[in-house]
Amino acid sequence: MQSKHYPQHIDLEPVMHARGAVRLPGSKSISNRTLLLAALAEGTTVIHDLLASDDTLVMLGALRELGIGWEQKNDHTHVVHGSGGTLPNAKADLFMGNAGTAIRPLTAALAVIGGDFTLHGVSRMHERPIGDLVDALNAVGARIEYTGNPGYPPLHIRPGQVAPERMAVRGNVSSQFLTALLMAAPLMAKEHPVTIEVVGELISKPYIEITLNLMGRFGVAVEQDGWRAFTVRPGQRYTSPGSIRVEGDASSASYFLAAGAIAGGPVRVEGVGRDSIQGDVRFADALELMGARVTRGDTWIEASADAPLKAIDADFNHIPDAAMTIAVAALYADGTSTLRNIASWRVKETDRLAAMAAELRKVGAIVEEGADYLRVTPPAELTPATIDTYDDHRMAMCFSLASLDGAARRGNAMRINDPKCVAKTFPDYFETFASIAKDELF
Ligand SMILES: O=C(O)C1=C[C@@H](OP(=O)(O)O)[C@@H](O)[C@H](O)C1
Ligand SMILES: C=C(OP(=O)(O)O)C(=O)O
Repeated sequence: MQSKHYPQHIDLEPVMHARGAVRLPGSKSISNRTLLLAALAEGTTVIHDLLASDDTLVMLGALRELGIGWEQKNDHTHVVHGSGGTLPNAKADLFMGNAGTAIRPLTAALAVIGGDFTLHGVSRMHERPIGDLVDALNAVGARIEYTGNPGYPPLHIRPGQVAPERMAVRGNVSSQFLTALLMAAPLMAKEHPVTIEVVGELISKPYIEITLNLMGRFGVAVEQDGWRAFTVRPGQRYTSPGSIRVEGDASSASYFLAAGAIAGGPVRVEGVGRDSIQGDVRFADALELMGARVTRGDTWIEASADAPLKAIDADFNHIPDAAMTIAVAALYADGTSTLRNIASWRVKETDRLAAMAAELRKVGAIVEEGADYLRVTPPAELTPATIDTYDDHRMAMCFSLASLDGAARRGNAMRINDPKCVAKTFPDYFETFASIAKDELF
């Protein structure tokens, strides 16, 4: 989907130092939620600093197919004309790429609004589970069918009758299923309240907080009974807040903060700060546990270090995306690190547990890959290697950090294959990384 030109591989020369400041691209999670809420709202919403990447192009393209009007005013401003909870087009064929934040919320909204819709994506999207969401919706009157393998996209949605008082969804495979139902809940709660119950464990909880925060900004309050049940009272409609600014992406911030912690710093990210609504800002807490120095302002975070990082043993269920960055930062720690409770890695852009283990071994780490954990023991010196990226933007971005071992490998580049996958969330990643990777000490 990306139009920028990318080479087949990028050779990252080993560097001694990381230093500088980076303005972050917009948050993927906030961008795609904001686009859908703006489309469902009454009124026009001006969105500042929307992420420009494959995942947001997928959502924008789908809204266009559904007849929602939007324009891009300039590089930083989009305007979405909300349709007040209806859809101009009752029939559409929607390409979802590999954007979980598009297909899951759209599936719920379209099943509730009703119409004749097909949703499909790239081949990996057709291996990413959606069965728990489809089951939850079909149990209350939606008509969603699998046109490929049961439990996975592609999907065909037909008009149904969805007005439940209670519904139940499992939360142990992806939190995006609950997010999807929450965002669709005001469309269901026309006459009576709707309560969504979570069955079993709920993973990735901070993403639910992003959902609730944004629903609130669009005028819908959700009553929360811990993490077990969520109720939306009737008579609430999404209304445009007028304008909204998208924070910088806290998951994208993790690569630069880790660079500052690994290779001296300071590296500052601009666009997220201490009051961010994104759970991934807590990545900086993990870096602090590893011994990095972190400072936080209202709209920025900075990381540096004057000693080698310490190994970490922690539960990373709350920050599954940024935890990948910890796995690579562990290459620079003083002992064995253990990342726990990350089973969801297996059903994302690739099987990230297997991919991460394979590529960390290439640079010389000893890696134990558990069903839901990863244990990483770094080598004394990294081996220059050709890193495969599995069409996973985060594999490409994380492994750029393996070029920061300049002292040990002077002259030997780290090769990153197929760098175009970064277009999913950060098309200019490698140019931005180059701006903080310095080949000198001071
Ligand atoms: O809701 C969201 O914006 C997201 C939720 C997380 O997925 P899971 O809930 O599947 O872990 C995360 O990995 C993904 O990148 C974005
Ligand atoms: C898991 C991810 O994406 P998605 O929103 O497609 O689930 C990710 O960006 O790491």
